[in-house]
Amino acid sequence: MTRPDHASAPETAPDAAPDNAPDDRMFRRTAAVDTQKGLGAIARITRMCFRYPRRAGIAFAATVAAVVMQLAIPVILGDAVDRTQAMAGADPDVGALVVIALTLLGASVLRGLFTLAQNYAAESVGHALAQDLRNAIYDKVQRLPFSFHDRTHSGDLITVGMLDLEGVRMYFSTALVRTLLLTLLIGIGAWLLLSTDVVLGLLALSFVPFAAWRSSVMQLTLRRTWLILQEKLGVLSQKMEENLAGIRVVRAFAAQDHEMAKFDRSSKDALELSHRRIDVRVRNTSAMTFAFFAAMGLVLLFGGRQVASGEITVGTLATFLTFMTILQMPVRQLGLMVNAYARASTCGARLFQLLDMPVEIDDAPGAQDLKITDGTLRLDNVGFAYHGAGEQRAISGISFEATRGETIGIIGPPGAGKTTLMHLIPRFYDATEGAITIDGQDIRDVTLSSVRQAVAIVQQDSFLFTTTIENNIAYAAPFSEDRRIRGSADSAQLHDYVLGLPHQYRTVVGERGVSLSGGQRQRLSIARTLMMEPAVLIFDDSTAAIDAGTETRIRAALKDYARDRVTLIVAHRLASLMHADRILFLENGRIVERGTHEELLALGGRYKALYDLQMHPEADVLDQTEDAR
Ligand SMILES: Nc1ncnc2c1ncn2[C@@H]1O[C@H](COP(=O)(O)OP(=O)(O)OP(=O)(O)O)[C@@H](O)[C@H]1O
Repeated sequence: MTRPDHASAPETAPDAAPDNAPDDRMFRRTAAVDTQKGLGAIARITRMCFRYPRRAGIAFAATVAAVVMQLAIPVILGDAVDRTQAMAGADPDVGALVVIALTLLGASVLRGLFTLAQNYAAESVGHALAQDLRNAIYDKVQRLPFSFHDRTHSGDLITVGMLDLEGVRMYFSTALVRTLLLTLLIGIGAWLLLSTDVVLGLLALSFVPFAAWRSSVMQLTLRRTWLILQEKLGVLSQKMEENLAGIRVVRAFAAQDHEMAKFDRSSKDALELSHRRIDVRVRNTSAMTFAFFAAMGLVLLFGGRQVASGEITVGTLATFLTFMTILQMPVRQLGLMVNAYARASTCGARLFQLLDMPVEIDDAPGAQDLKITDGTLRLDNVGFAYHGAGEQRAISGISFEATRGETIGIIGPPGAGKTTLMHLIPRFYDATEGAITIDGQDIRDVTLSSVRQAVAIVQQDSFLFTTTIENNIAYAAPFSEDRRIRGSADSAQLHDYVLGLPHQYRTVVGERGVSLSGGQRQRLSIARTLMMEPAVLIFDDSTAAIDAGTETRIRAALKDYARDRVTLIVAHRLASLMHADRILFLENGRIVERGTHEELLALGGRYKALYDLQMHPEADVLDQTEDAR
């Protein structure tokens, strides 16, 4: 048999589909935001900034004061030059020189202090805004339904909460305050210069439009390429993450060279883009510097002639040159301001898209807590279709009732809809047809938190937090006594194992802690759920990695616990649910057989066929071989 040559078949490489597939991600960074949404976002962020009126007011007032001081400097300097010139050939007026020097010093100290106050107040507004938004995002993500998380990359959500938040945080200081600063500086400065000498004023300001244009183009280009670079780096880190997670598969299939080639391609793309960005920055910065010195040369040329002809004084020329020097840096940074608006509009639009998303699964208006009386669970003609699945239902027409103390087994082929059905009971998703009631109360009419307390689920995927075993078990009841935690672990057949660990219940597990086997994780997951006192307890294929002997011991330990509640067991292994009071056989989202183990065997249908296959697999295979002959 020939081994596939990974490197020579890029079109069939596993990454070909994702690279070529249309990107329908909800929070894509390079996706264009429509103008109306962008402007709406800007208006909304601006309004939010004024939730902190005192700090915003200080920032604006300090900006005005700093500009006044900054503009005073060239005027004072020009005056100083003229006075000094007037002293040429005579005794120096030391007192006047000291006054000039102190005035200059005072103006620059005040400018510094006002700038400090402006920066402090503006940053403080940004950080307060960011904190409010960060909490709002976290709260929203906690409340958004499972269907939202099915459609959204968690990496994208983290990006919204980090990068987009940063774009909005910077808005007040980099966009709003800078707009005021530049408007005053250029506006008042231009008026001062033009009112002194129109031609010289125009020459001094001639570099402003060019520098402002290049600076804006440069910043917007840098921003666009930065977004593309982020996407490319995202692909790169995704490839690296996938490779690290699947390192055993890569090695087992000797696919290192193929993976290296893929990584190298993405890495080269990112490098080329970085070079382009350097190019854009260097070219534009040089062009702006050139424009500034060209304008200065012109001012010196014409101004020098005017000084020689006595039209203006040397001090006036000095005022013009100093003003140009002061203006240079803010004008070159004008692009940053334009960029800040662009960034806030896209980042804000994405952020508000998340914050404004409807929380489909929430408390109905005036909802009361669920009241448990008999602990009866009832499903009435329940159906459900996943978001985007159109008419295709994952489950339909499901009806059954279970009373306190009863155990219901649910079995069926992969993809039959077992997990989907289980996820409807704690309202991870809302049924699209029919109703689910607990003690006669529709679970959509009572508070969500009371439903989640009444329905506990041990999920297929036993996620552990990076903390101690004790904290993982007590997740639902953090202030529980040690005795209760150990009792749950004991029922889940985990206690003896934990006692053998170096720090026993204080041993840290999870990604950065002790690695647990699949079965141990599942047992920890069961122990965690047993800390709750639910009316309905669901095991969703949560003993698949546990050996039959241990599972039997868990079941025996849970006998008393199960007496006070409805227990639903989803499993592929018949031995896990043969003992149930009733068994439902699901196929294509419908219940096709139901009854006790004995009744279903007697029926001679799908359950019986599965039983035969699991109990006597060799006989079945031999039968099939015989049939084939
Ligand atoms: N989050 C989801 N979004 C869209 N479709 C889904 C989602 N989860 C499951 N499905 C689809 O719904 C159907 C039922 O899946 P479900 O996981 O409920 O089956 P199952 O019987 O639990 O399977 P298994 O025994 O393999 O766990 C399948 O066709 C599956 O592809």
